[in-house]
Amino acid sequence: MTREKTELLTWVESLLADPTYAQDPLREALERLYLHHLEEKASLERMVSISDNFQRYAREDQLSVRQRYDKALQRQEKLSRISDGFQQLMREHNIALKEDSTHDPLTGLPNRRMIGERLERDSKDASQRAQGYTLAMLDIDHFKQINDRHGHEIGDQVLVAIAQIIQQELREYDLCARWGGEEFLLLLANTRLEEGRTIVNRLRQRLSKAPITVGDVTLSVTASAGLSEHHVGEDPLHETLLRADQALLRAKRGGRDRSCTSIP
Ligand SMILES: Nc1nc2c(ncn2[C@@H]2O[C@H](COP(=O)(O)OP(=O)(O)OP(=O)(O)O)[C@@H](O)[C@H]2O)c(=O)[nH]1
Repeated sequence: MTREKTELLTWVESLLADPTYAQDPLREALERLYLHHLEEKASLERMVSISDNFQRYAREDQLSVRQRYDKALQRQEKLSRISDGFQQLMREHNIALKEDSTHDPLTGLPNRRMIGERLERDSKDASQRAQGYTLAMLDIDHFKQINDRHGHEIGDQVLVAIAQIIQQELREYDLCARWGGEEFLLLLANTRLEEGRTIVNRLRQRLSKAPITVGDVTLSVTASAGLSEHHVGEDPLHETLLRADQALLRAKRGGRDRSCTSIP
């Protein structure tokens, strides 16, 4: 309210309070006008207060919408983090499952299943078929004696060391699987029988020369091998492998520590 208005109201109030004007005919009109003014003023103040409240509520409402939005966003981000973590876990779990189902847990080498799948896949692939390959079944000689002398746990570690030596000796496109026990199946890719025999004999020499140390035990092993070259149209897992097995049997019967090739 301006200073002028305040002064006017104070003046009117003092006139109405002054008994000198009690009987004045204008007093009643002045009083009514004054009361009317007070009502108008009160009504205006109520409207201003309602408007202020409304604006405050609107501001608070807007703020809470913003807060709700921020919270929802945070929840969403948290959910996506959990979901990402879960998916990563599933991926790792699947990789581990695949690894378990295709690899030997002791040596980490591919297992029978994996090399079987590879052989089947290669026999369906025209370019792989054209290249040809040789299979070699390698069996450690008198492995039972190692277990008997040093215990099964040392025997396990010797198998791990043998697997490492085989992997070091092979070319990166060859495959070595633990076929079972102390038997390893080698797939020598793009390799004719005689070349395969040279590779396997070099590997056997390395095995017999390199001392394997496990704990306090140092030993070396000899191995026997049977090799067969895959013929076009032949079932690798039955026919080629059977010929390699028969060649291995001849190597064992012939006195061990040698390789034999299959009779075509
Ligand atoms: N430590 C250990 N030994 C195994 C494992 N798998 C098979 N063997 C052992 O390998 C030995 C294989 O024995 P045999 O089949 O008689 O063959 P070998 O003593 O190697 O004799 P030849 O093959 O005839 O030269 C057995 O004593 C098995 O217990 C294994 O995972 N760990």
